[in-house]
Amino acid sequence: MQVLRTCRLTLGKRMSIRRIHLSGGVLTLNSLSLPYNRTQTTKPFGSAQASTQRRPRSTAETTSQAVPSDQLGFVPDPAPTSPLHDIPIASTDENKISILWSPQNWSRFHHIWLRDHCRCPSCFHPVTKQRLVNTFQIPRDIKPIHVHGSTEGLEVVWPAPTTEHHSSFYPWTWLREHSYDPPHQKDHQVNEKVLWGAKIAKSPPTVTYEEVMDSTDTGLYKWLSDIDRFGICFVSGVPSTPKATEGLCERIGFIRETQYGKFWQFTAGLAKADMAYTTMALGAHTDNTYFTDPCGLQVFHLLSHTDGSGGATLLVDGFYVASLLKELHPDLYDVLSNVPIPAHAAGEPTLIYKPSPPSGYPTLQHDFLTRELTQVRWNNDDRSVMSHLEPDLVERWYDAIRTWHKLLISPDSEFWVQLTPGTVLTVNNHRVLHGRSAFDGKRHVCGAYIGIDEYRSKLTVLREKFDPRFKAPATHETLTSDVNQTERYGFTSIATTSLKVDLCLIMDSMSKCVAVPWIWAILMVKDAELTSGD
Ligand SMILES: C[N+](C)(C)CCCC[C@H](N)C(=O)O
Ligand SMILES: O=C(O)CCC(=O)C(=O)O
Repeated sequence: MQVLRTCRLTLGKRMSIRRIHLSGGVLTLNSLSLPYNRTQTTKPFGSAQASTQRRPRSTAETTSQAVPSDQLGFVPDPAPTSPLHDIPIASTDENKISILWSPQNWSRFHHIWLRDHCRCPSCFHPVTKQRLVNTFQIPRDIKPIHVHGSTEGLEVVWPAPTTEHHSSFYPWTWLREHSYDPPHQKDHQVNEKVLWGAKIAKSPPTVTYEEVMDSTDTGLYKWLSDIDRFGICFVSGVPSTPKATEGLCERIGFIRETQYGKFWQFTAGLAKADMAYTTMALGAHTDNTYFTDPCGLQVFHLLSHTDGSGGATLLVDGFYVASLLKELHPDLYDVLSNVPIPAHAAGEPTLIYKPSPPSGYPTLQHDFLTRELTQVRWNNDDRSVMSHLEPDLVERWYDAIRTWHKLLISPDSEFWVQLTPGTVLTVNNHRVLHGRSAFDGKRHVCGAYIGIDEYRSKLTVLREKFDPRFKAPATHETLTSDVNQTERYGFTSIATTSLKVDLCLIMDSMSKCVAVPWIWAILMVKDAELTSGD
């Protein structure tokens, strides 16, 4: 059995370890005598009181000679007043590596998960960012032969039966970001959503065309961040031409072509068989409910409106209204979150659009894991026949949509704005519903759809460029090239004020421990007494 343990114990003065018990290559620390200022130390990390987090079971706890938990474990720095600034402690057991971020903060990663997620250039293509490692050739019970924490991250060396050992390197930031046990708690909300009602009319989010078109991309980032935060954003000062509007759209990404064309212009007259191409009022809705993947952003630019009036634009924050429904009628919120709604676009004789699956999607869609609301899908005009409803659910479903509709048309929810030439409106079609009042005269609007993925991709790239909190993790190369190899493999300095014990033991079965030249174990502990394994 190969066990390797790297851990850092910060021991106070005059502290000594009476016995280090190596059994079958398993290192357990027990009977720690702590004459050092016990009151200052928090309970030994192993004890239940010390940690609210599920503590990883060390090998000792999983082996037959389990050691009483109050004697086992890592004694954290005396009453740490702030998160550990030191290198996190890594320890490995049968099938996981545990990382101690701070006395109450662990992450655990399965060996097979870590090997599969190696980001070295031979496992993860440095240009295409695609996996090269053959996931299915990784032994299910793979175990590391070396685990070492450096200032930048965790180094793991894996056995490779046919070639020399394989070294993987995981930046601490990467491990923290991708912790799944426990799931990573983002210490910064990505761009808090600001839910709004009619009052947003006082100061709707707006950027200028000049800002957005500036090659530094700072204005583009502001525009996309505002869309992410509010679900809408206006761009002022845009030349009132289709060409300028199309150029603006393409600052985000490629335009999504649909049955309405690529960059579209529309007026009344049914050029396309859809009510948008009429003078009729349109209630608050999201577009493309008949698509499996409704467009992400919708861009509108009123180029002109002559010989007539009306045609005001309606905007409603679907996330805001959903929060009201959830608060006031949680049962009806659940109905809208679970009942799929079929939809169609079938005006054109040669087209019949329906989503896949044909039963459609619920009005309110959520992240499968976090249960966070992620999309509102609502267009009662484009809704198909509800032929899949459970009979005893029919009336509750109508109760749900009637209540939803009532909240949508509440004056508190509706933001009405008269678009004018030169001001472009961008709407997140997965969150904000739009509509318009009836109009007469000649009304000429242009715009485009942009896919949600194109929008989110551009936002992510800009966020990593401009927001240090979202800096792309250093790649394997930058870290391996920058990091002093000896520091990676050497020991961190030993503080003079307290005895720091850096235990980095590469253990094979005891019989072979000394046989393998590169296996070494350095204990810098006063009065340490090693007893051979059983
Ligand atoms: C935007 N543009 C005018 C091109 C098309 C409008 C189509 C609207 C359609 N009823 C839907 O809800 O998706
Ligand atoms: O004409 C408008 O202002 C909006 C039309 C509309 O709702 C749409 O195109 O989806």
